Amino acid sequence: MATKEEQPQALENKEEPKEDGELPLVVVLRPKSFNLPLEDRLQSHFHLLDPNDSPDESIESFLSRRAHSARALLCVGLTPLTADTLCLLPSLELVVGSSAGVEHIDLHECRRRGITVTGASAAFSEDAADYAVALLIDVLRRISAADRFVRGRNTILREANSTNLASSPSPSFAKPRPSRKSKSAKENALPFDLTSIPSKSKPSPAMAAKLKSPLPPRPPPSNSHKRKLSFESHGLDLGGKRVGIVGLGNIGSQIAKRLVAFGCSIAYNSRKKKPSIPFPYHANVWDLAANSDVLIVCCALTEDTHHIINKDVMTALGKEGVIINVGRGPLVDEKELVQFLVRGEIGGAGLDVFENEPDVPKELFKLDNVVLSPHCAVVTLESFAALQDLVMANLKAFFSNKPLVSLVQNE
Ligand SMILES: O=CC(=O)O
Repeated sequence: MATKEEQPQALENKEEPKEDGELPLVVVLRPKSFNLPLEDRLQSHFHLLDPNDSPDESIESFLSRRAHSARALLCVGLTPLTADTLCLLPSLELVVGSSAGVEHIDLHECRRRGITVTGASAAFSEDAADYAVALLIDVLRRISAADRFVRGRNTILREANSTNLASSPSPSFAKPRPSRKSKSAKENALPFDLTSIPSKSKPSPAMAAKLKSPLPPRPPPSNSHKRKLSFESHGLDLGGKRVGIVGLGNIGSQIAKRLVAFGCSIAYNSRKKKPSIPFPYHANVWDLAANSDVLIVCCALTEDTHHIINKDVMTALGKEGVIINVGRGPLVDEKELVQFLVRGEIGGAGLDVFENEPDVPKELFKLDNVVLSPHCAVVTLESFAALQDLVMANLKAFFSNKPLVSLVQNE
């Protein structure tokens, strides 16, 4: 997700790394289950203080005992960094975040204590933008629904073949089967004459005649069977769509760049109008929605942006409108969104994030105009390599008085 814009900024009066081999202290806060992929790189430049290395001690006791003089902290993933934890770190000057969103870091307390924060949206923005566009195309063109259809149809056909349901209507891709109607009575006759089977109880002449007659036509397939074998792919194209981007930070700007190339027109909403940006600016999201076919949500989650996409915004977006969320779940009023989708009052949604992850409202599972994804818009090998470089670059810059690489604006 886009954070408040990140720009390099010089930090004054920081000390050089120690000449005597004593490495600068860096506190690491990470979930227990999360191994640090760049641990070796970090360890060759910094002395890491990781409470997980003292599993029998509480984090509070570890930090008070060991981290009093630490000036930098690496906050891994979405580990909460609270005012209480910051209290235990009186020398802290820098928090290096490893995620694009920084709502888990108490920014207000950092500001109050004069602690600088860096984020990772610079490392993730291109992949997150690709994913937002992919979700949008998927919703418009129903790619996931088409995939489900093909898999489902193949299952039906396999079952049909194995139970010899040869009279099912042949879907266009399947090898045409000879129609039973076109066969002559002779061809359809049983392959042997039951009347010739020696039997103690020979069938009656009437029964024998019945057994020799052509097979009765099969009943027509039920509607549900038919529905599973035909795909209503009335997709919408992307070119020419009016896309409103909510949050034009690193990720939003990359989304705009991609969608311009697809022939979309772009407008945006953010806290402030950006003088260097040529796209129309809407100071409130309702206006943006009323003038858009698609809303892409990728702003930072703050008190101000919680449920920024509410009932009124969805109504303004309208029946054909599409919402894509690659930011954070609580940016969208999810209960309302579900109602709008179920009642067909909005055109579709592509959601990588949810209000109560990993829970997803079950009403969405049956909607083909909704694409669901498990919060993985930024997850690529390339973006994780870029993240490692960014973390190292910020820490090295800090300890050698150089400008930070991805500063979070914290006003
Ligand atoms: O959601 C992912 C991130 O904030 O990095």
